[in-house]
Amino acid sequence: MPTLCSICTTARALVKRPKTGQQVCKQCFFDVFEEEVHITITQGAQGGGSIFERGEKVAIGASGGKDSTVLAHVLTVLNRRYDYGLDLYLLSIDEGIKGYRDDSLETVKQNQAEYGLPLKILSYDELYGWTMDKVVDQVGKRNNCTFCGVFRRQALDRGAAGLGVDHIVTGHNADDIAETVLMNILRGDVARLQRCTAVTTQSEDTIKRSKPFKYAYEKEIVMYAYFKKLTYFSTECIYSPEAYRGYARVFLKDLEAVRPSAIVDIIRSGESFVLDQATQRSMKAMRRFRTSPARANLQKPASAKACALLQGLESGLDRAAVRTTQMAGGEAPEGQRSIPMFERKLRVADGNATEGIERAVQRVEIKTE
Ligand SMILES: Nc1ncnc2c1ncn2[C@@H]1O[C@H](COP(=O)(O)OP(=O)(O)OP(=O)(O)O)[C@@H](O)[C@H]1O
Repeated sequence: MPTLCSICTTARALVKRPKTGQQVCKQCFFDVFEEEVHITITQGAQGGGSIFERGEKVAIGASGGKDSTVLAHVLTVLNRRYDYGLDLYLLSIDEGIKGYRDDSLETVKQNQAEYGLPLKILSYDELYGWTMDKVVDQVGKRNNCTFCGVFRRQALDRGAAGLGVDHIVTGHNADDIAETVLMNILRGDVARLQRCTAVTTQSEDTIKRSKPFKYAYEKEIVMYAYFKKLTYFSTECIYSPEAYRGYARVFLKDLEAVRPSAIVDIIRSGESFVLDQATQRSMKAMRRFRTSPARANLQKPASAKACALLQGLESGLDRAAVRTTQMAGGEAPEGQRSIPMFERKLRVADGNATEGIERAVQRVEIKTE
């Protein structure tokens, strides 16, 4: 006697949901997965409303990977089914990584045709004059994610502005968010927990960003893509040595194996984390200090981080300098990772080369959301 779907109780159960352990049929799996994303969208704004406004232009950060491919598919379905009234676009950033991003962008082009969504591709090369291949040649593999992350943030904003878009959505899933919560706790960055678990975030100088897959498990996203036969690119970035996240990921996967609810439980913990009043007061004081006229030059908007890193690259940032900046990380104000010190290390060939870097790293705060 076949096991029946625990939702419709008529069709044969073919899938065990990784998130809940429920045995369900394929159709009910699709329905429940999409419905949960719909709930995140319609209740995810701060205060409880929808993250979208009717008529909004929304760019889907499309990397060609499973998460953003499933996101493009599900948003297209939900936009139609629930008449969100969104104008959807695909926005891809070409980081300039041969043998990786060029291949995944081919997948995005296929998605463009399949979903009938306009696609804009913007490259680091055209924006910054640097590809990640060149950056890695210069700074080595170890720190390259920092450059890539800062550049991508800014590139997505630029691309979105070029499209006249009000809102960017990304495929960050529940596993990504739980990992980030763990990493922030392990670093003592508790001030970040609420922000990193918010569905929607916006700072003064950036376009609104949302994560409709906040509660979608990675395993379910892969299952959804598999059963829907979606086209996606599944290779890991050839330069991604994000060791710290790697440990958090392995730990999370171990926890998930023992107790599947661990992922969502960790997210809930991050959401419920409330700073006590003394900490809030010191954060406020820090904010005032950070925006005082004397500090104004150091408090440039997010785009300045990309500029500062570029300045470093243009000045000939080498591996040794990068290592030094990494080791020099001091106390992080307001829960932010920062690089307040830089031990000067002049290059033999060019006595001025590191000055730009020195200024740059003093100014850069690397948000590790
Ligand atoms: N090159 C890019 N262009 C546009 N959006 C991107 C790009 N890289 C990442 N993103 C966005 O950021 C999200 C998280 O990126 P991350 O690098 O963690 O990849 P991922 O978890 O493997 O996701 P995906 O499976 O979509 O590649 C992606 O789902 C996507 O929405």
